[in-house]
Amino acid sequence: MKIGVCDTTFSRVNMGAIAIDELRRHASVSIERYTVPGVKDLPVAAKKLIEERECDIVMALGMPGGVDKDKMCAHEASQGLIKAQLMTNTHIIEVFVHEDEAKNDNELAWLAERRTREHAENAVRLILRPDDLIKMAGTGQRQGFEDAGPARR
Ligand SMILES: Cc1nc2c(=O)[nH]c(=O)nc-2n(C[C@H](O)[C@H](O)[C@H](O)CO)c1C
Repeated sequence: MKIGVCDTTFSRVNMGAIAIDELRRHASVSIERYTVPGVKDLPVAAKKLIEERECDIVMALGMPGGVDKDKMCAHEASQGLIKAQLMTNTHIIEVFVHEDEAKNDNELAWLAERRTREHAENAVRLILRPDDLIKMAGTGQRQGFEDAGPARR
C-alpha cells in the first residue's frame, strides 16, 4: 500500500511532516510526498500522486488564510479535490485548517497538528481497516477540536 501526502508552502505549519510521522505510527506503508505552493495546486498534485506515483489514497493538507479571497481559493481547491477523487475513483482526504478557526498562533499550530494526525489515522483506516470506520459510524467524530459525540434524545 502507498499513501500520498501533498501539502503547501503557504501553510504556517509543516502539516506534511506531521502527517508522515502519524502515518508511520499506524501502518507500515510507502509514502510519497509532494509539496506545492498553495491549496489550488493540491488537486493536480493529488491526481499525479494517484496516477503517476500509484498511491492508494492521498492526504491533501492546506491552510486557507482568513480573508475572503483565501476562502474563495479554498472553496475552489475543495471542488478540484472532489473532481480529482471522481476522476481517479480514489479517496483524497482534504485536511484544511482555516487560519481563522484559531484564536492565536499557538492554537493554530495545535489545531493543525491534531487535525492532521486524526485524519492520518482516518486515511489508514480507509485503506487498511475499513471495519474500524463502520464501528465509529454515528459517533460524531471531529478532527481537531473535541468530538461532537452522538446525539441523544
Ligand atoms: C489568495 C490565496 N490564498 C491562499 C490560501 O489561503 N491558502 C493557500 O494555500 N493558497 C492560497 N493562494 C495560493 C493558491 O492556492 C495557488 O498556490 C496559486 O494561485 C498558484 O497556483 C492564494 C492565491
